[in-house]
Amino acid sequence: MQLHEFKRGLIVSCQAQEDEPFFGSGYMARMAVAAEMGGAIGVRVNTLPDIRAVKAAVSIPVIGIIKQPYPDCYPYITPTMKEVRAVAETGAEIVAVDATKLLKPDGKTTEQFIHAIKTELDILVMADVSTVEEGLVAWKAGADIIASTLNGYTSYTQQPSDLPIELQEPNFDIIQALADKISAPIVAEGRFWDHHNAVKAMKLGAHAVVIGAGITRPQVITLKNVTAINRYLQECGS
Ligand SMILES: CC(=O)N[C@H](C=O)[C@@H](O)[C@H](O)[C@H](O)COP(=O)(O)O
Repeated sequence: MQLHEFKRGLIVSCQAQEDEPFFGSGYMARMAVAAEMGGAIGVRVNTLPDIRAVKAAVSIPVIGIIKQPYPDCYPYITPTMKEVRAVAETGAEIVAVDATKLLKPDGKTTEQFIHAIKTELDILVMADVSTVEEGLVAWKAGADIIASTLNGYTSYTQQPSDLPIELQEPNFDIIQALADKISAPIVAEGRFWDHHNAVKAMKLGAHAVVIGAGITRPQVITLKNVTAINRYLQECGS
């Protein structure tokens, strides 16, 4: 896939961890089929079995990731060449990688990491960043697409809140700043919930928007609704 084929629109993140009720490649493949039926321009998928199952089930582009924790190291989204090569072998059109300023588990900087991918492999690279500065570094290093995925998740971008992070608002400022400074496609990702905040992000310059929990994590959708309803009940003393 060439970068000019990367359409504008909605990307659905189809991910479930082992402790979630919809964990399993079969479930994620069905989520991806539903996303394609609904008109999504791509899906984002974690783990090799899930990426393979989704690739077999849909024809829209797949953004593959491997969440791989390493001891004493923050970067966990496709953080080394080992995971990148494994994603590339599945035929995923795009690989998303950690592009924070933090050193990767093998000691590489983001620049070295992106150079290594673009030198060795013919795959589009989506740089998952948490700040505008990280976006600029990743873009200059050759990343094809810049995504706000990790904003609010690195220690230096976390915001104090009484809500769990998945229920917090997205950060629209970083979308606008990335779009103003970078001419690569910007993907708004992280706590975008529905078409209201997705369209707002696109008006600010996002090329595409990823919605994950808001579509594919029913327990989080339930929690969000329950939280709002319980807050109302508390306010009216019921
Ligand atoms: C921070 C991190 O690890 N984000 C992950 C990245 O792949 C996923 O857990 C998110 O679900 C995804 O980014 C979509 O975001 P949301 O589910 O908020 O729409």
